[in-house]
Amino acid sequence: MAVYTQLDQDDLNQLLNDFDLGSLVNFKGIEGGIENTNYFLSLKKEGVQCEYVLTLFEELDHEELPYFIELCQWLSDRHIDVPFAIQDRNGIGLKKLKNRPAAIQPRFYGEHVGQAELTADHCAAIGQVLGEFHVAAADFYLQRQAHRGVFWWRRESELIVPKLSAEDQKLLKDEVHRFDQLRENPSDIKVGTIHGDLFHDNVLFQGTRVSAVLDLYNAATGFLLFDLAIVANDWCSNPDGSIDHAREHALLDAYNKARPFTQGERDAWAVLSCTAAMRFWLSRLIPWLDKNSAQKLKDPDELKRILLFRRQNPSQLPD
Ligand SMILES: Nc1ncnc2c1ncn2[C@@H]1O[C@H](COP(=O)(O)OP(=O)(O)OP(=O)(O)O)[C@@H](O)[C@H]1O
Ligand SMILES: N[C@@H](CCO)C(=O)O
Repeated sequence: MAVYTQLDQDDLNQLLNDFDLGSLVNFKGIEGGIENTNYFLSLKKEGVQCEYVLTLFEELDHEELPYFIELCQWLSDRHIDVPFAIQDRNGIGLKKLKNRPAAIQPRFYGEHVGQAELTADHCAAIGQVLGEFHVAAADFYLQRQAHRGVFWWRRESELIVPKLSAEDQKLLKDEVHRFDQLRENPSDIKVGTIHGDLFHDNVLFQGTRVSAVLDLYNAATGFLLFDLAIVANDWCSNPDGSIDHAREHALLDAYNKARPFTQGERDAWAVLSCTAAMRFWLSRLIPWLDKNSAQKLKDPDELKRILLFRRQNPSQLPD
């Protein structure tokens, strides 16, 4: 269930009054998301119909949102295909509707590709786009601490301990510790603006071309390589947690061409690919083990299997 806030025609017309986008033809709630309410809007202006997406932010509040609004505009200006808030007649993109922050964005076309259908070509395409994303955002002028970053997992890994087996406790603590050690001596691991949640369900494809990178609301300042590790774990893994070498090689090689790896990054890859698996194992475990959580559940074991595989079979970044 993704439509947390129900909207009617009057709500939408009231919002659209501030814009020069035309008049409402129809609208439809988008199912499938977790964090936000999204609607497709069809508007007609001077006889031409155009499609948009209206997002109502259900978790982020008004104060947190300018970072994301500015980032999406920044990336879009640099030809990265991300949704951005269209400005109203007064130059305001971040609006308010039904007491929630809201934004109207262009609608992108393309298909979600299921995990089982992902090929080396899809992985190469996203590797290139992520490299370009990191380069385009290199001098972005705002910074943000990830809300599910190092301070979050240090805290949450302690809080969840009583609910875990001794073996899982050890695994979790060990990964938290390995990342802390890396952080103490980061060498030349590049820090910049990361997407933070670039799972395959946040990307649209036309054929094997990336047509849009969506859902930037986990973006933050962090190790660029951590972002790539999130992608590698999700896009290049098999159901048993093993990593498909051909897909991972295609991903890493294409990324390296867009933004060449540093030596420090080569040394850090084995640890960071585990850190990324640990981060999502933990964020899935929390609602999974909480009887009262209403959040749609994603299987934590998927990420645990990847983590265990990564620990046994560290991969290397290509030259
Ligand atoms: N600008 C857009 N163009 C086309 N489709 C879009 C656009 N924005 C969102 N969508 C569609 O709506 C879905 C949900 O959007 P989004 O991922 O931003 O929501 P969410 O609630 O944050 O979801 P989740 O947390 O599960 O990733 C997307 O997977 C995509 O199918
Ligand atoms: N992409 C996340 C959920 C949304 O942050 C996951 O698969 O666990």
